[in-house]
Amino acid sequence: MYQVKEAFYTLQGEGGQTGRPSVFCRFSGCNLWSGRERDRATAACRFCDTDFVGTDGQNGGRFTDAEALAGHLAALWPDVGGRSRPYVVFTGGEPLLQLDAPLIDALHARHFEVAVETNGTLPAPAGVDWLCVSPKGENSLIVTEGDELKLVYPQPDAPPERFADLGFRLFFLQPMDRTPLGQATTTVDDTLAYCLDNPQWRLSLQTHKIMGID
Ligand SMILES: C[S@@+](CC[C@H](N)C(=O)[O-])C[C@H]1O[C@@H](n2cnc3c(N)ncnc32)[C@H](O)[C@@H]1O
Ligand SMILES: Nc1nc2[nH]cc(C(=O)O)c2c(=O)[nH]1
Ligand code: SF4
Ligand SMILES: [Mg+2]
Repeated sequence: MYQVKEAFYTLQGEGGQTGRPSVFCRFSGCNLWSGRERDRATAACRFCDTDFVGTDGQNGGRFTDAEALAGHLAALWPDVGGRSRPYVVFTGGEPLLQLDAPLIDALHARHFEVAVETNGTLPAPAGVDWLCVSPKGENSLIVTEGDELKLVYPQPDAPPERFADLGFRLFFLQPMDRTPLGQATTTVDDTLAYCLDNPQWRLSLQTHKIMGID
């Protein structure tokens, strides 16, 4: 049984695949926060910008098996020809609580490339085509290699230097959006200054928020 908060077709807003048309599947639940505001201050991840509780969002629901969920997601891809490979991004919540090899296989069978956005604290199933790891504070990383490491910045308990030697192809800093914390939206100044001083790191802006889309 898979529990999905919401699913939608949009552009990938962040990281190395920014601008790519994508089906997003947001799984319910996370291992670092309950998702309840009253627990935020004591959670292992405290700056989350996402509602991942329940299955009541657009195209959300409970799916009994991989075929059912893969078919549901594939139906969100526009039915046109062309050269593009369909692309699905599993996020959450924490997708590695639910994503498994049968679901990846079922999407590959429908010709999808499969991307994942994870906090990196749980093992990843085989077959992921684009793996994005976004470390959270002092929580220990299990996934130490992949396509991109995308660190929300600044996190005093997760400085970029701790991750700079890991096995990722691309390294991004993404300015922390503080509006979920009831604070003024971040300026990107500190983040871009770090990138200019440490050119291994690239800037990732949350472009979907700039555009006002999902
Ligand atoms: C909501 S998380 C879900 C996936 C996974 N649990 C994770 O943390 O990577 C999706 C992406 O949003 C980023 N994110 C969450 N809250 C943010 C915030 N307040 N500002 C900037 N990025 C944020 C995460 O670091 C992650 O890269
Ligand atoms: N457009 C868009 N791009 C995204 N990239 C990562 C997202 C996420 O919440 O995981 C996200 C999201 O929620 N929307
Ligand atoms: S790990 Fe990801 S989904 Fe979980 S609370 Fe943190 S940002 Fe949100
Ligand atoms: Mg998001």
